[in-house]
Amino acid sequence: MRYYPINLDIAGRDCVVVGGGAVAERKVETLLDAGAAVTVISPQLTPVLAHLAANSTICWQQRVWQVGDLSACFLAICATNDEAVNAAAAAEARQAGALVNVVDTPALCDFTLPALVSRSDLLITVSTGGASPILARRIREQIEQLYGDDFGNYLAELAAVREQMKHCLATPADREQFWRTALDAAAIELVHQGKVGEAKEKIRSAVSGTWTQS
Ligand SMILES: C[C@@]1(CC(=O)O)c2cc3[nH]c(cc4nc(cc5[nH]c(cc(n2)[C@H]1CCC(=O)O)[C@@](C)(CC(=O)O)[C@@H]5CCC(=O)O)C(CC(=O)O)=C4CCC(=O)O)c(CCC(=O)O)c3CC(=O)O
Ligand SMILES: NC(=O)C1=CN([C@@H]2O[C@H](COP(=O)(O)OP(=O)(O)OC[C@H]3O[C@@H](n4cnc5c(N)ncnc54)[C@H](O)[C@@H]3O)[C@@H](O)[C@H]2O)C=CC1
Repeated sequence: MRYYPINLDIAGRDCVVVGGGAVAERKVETLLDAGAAVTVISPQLTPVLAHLAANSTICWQQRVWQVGDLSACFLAICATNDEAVNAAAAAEARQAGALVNVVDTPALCDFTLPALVSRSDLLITVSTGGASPILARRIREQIEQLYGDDFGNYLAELAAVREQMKHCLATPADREQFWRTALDAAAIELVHQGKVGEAKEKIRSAVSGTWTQS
């Protein structure tokens, strides 16, 4: 395994993207989805980024990167089309202790970005260790077909029931036993078939069975 996967909480953290082209746009959208405070430094922006700047969803510094721009951010993405600028900006950010991604140079990255399938709190990510991003994209497209929005909806129910079971069942071992029995392959198959209501009902009856026993 080339990379160590983690889920980073960047809500409200200062994240800076240098460059405002198509690649920067994709990275900015993911940062915003995760609640980051995003600044883009670039003389030009794509129409989508320009719209985000116009309504203050992102902060835009309309100029080229300058020394000092990345001295205080939590995370930096260097996404210009100029390899030397990306490398210099990355060096500054790393020196300042930020996590760094350089879109044209995997060797300079502290982290790389996976392809994403996001269904509410369900997040499925695909990486190829930088070997073939297009393969990651193709696999993401396949997974999107397999795991639709119903899974996000079902997950919200599971989270609620899980909280309830923390009070209802005394020990971690009891709770583990409950979930291994209640959330079987058949329950997941119901969600695949679009029968979310039935899948939720199955969990609720497992809960009432547990209440009856205790
Ligand atoms: C290392 C990494 C660094 C990083 O960006 O984090 C990186 C690096 C590079 N990408 C390049 C090219 C392309 N990247 C894509 C697409 C995606 N690239 C993404 C991630 C990553 N790309 C990281 C590794 C991920 C992994 O491990 O698999 C995805 C998954 C996530 C995202 O960007 O958010 C997103 C798909 C999202 C989706 O659709 O779900 C496409 C296809 C397309 O755009 O449709 C192409 C063109 C086809 C091709 O070249 O394969 C080039 C060469 C540039 C050149 O030739 O000039 C480099 C530089 C190099 O490899 O040296
Ligand atoms: N990691 C990935 O997912 C991918 C990476 N790439 C690489 O990403 C890079 C960017 O690609 P695109 O967005 O398509 O390029 P682009 O040409 O559309 O955009 C480049 C952006 O950088 C800005 N820029 C240029 N010099 C700058 C400077 N000194 N300071 C601040 N901003 C500056 C430009 O104004 C423009 O907004 C390319 O090097 C490409 O090889 C390409 C495809 C995917």
